[in-house]
Amino acid sequence: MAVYTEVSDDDLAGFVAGYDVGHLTSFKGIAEGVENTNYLVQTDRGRFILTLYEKRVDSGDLPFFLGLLDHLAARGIPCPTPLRDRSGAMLRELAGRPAALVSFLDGMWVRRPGVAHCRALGTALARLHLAARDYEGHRENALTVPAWRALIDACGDRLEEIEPGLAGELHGELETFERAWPSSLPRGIVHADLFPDNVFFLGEKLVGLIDFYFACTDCLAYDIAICLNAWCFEVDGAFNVTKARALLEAYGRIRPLTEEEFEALPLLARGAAMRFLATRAYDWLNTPANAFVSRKDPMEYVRRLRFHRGVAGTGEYGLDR
Ligand SMILES: Nc1ncnc2c1ncn2[C@@H]1O[C@H](COP(=O)(O)OP(=O)(O)O)[C@@H](O)[C@H]1O
Ligand SMILES: N[C@@H](CCOP(=O)(O)O)C(=O)O
Repeated sequence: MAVYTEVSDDDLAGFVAGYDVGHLTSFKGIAEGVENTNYLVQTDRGRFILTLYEKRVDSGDLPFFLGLLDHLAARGIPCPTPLRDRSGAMLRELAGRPAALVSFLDGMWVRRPGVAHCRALGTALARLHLAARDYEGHRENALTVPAWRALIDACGDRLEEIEPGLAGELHGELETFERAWPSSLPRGIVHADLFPDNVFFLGEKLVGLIDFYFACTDCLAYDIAICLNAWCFEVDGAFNVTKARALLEAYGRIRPLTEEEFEALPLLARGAAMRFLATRAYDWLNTPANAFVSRKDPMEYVRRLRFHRGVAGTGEYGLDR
């Protein structure tokens, strides 16, 4: 669960009174999520989400994130809208933490996404990329190749506890990324963590995108690669080419990929696997067994990385050019 910071009834009522949202009637901590503390806040005028930003979020980045949500919501992207308090501020403080109140989104995340969900995701991702084009904020990706190396180095030989031979394999991978990571692909704002638990559906209709707290400026196709990994592998580890094709075709109808982006997909997907296995491996080795946050399996992403290393060409993602 993820309620790191407890808030008293009085403090919360005082905080909510700073907004024009009606009177607080109830609130409760939300168990899901790993990074921040979230409360569901009910007033006599509706539901809202209160987020208290925890230590892994750099407070200097919060204006970028909240400004991005504000920008995207104004352009029809189904993301949370940050509320402004009576003084016009989106970012405030509560219980000693930076805090924001955002709109509540209906819908549920899908445990086993199907082809139609992947298609809807592709459309939404492309719309998100286009809608963010005129956002003036900029944030470097803090979790790209040098950060992967730092995380893997910090794991050191303990990677062998995850799987014998893993340390050597991952150092070889890092050398590949340091040599060949693409630098000239179209760039823009990427979500960078658009996993199924961050996308809400009502049936097959995509109704919400949340958790923009890794968003940054990077290659747009890297965001697609993250989604291929998170949405198009089955529980048994098999790559589902039908889901990949649906995602890529839907994306391409809104923002056609360049030839260079298309050709770079295997390496981008391999790197995207490296990015998530690096944070997962670090957390796996450094989260106490009795911590109340559940650790995510790094091997799931080691297997995805191996898949992408082995693909013969982009045809294996379901699209031939
Ligand atoms: N705007 C929102 N509308 C509805 N539910 C939300 C919203 N934001 C967050 N949630 C709920 O809170 C949970 C955790 O949010 P998330 O942003 O993923 O947290 P974390 O950044 O800690 O991983 C989500 O799974 C969802 O249940
Ligand atoms: N999606 C990441 C972990 C980040 O979790 P989130 O709840 O903030 O989306 C992973 O699967 O490793």
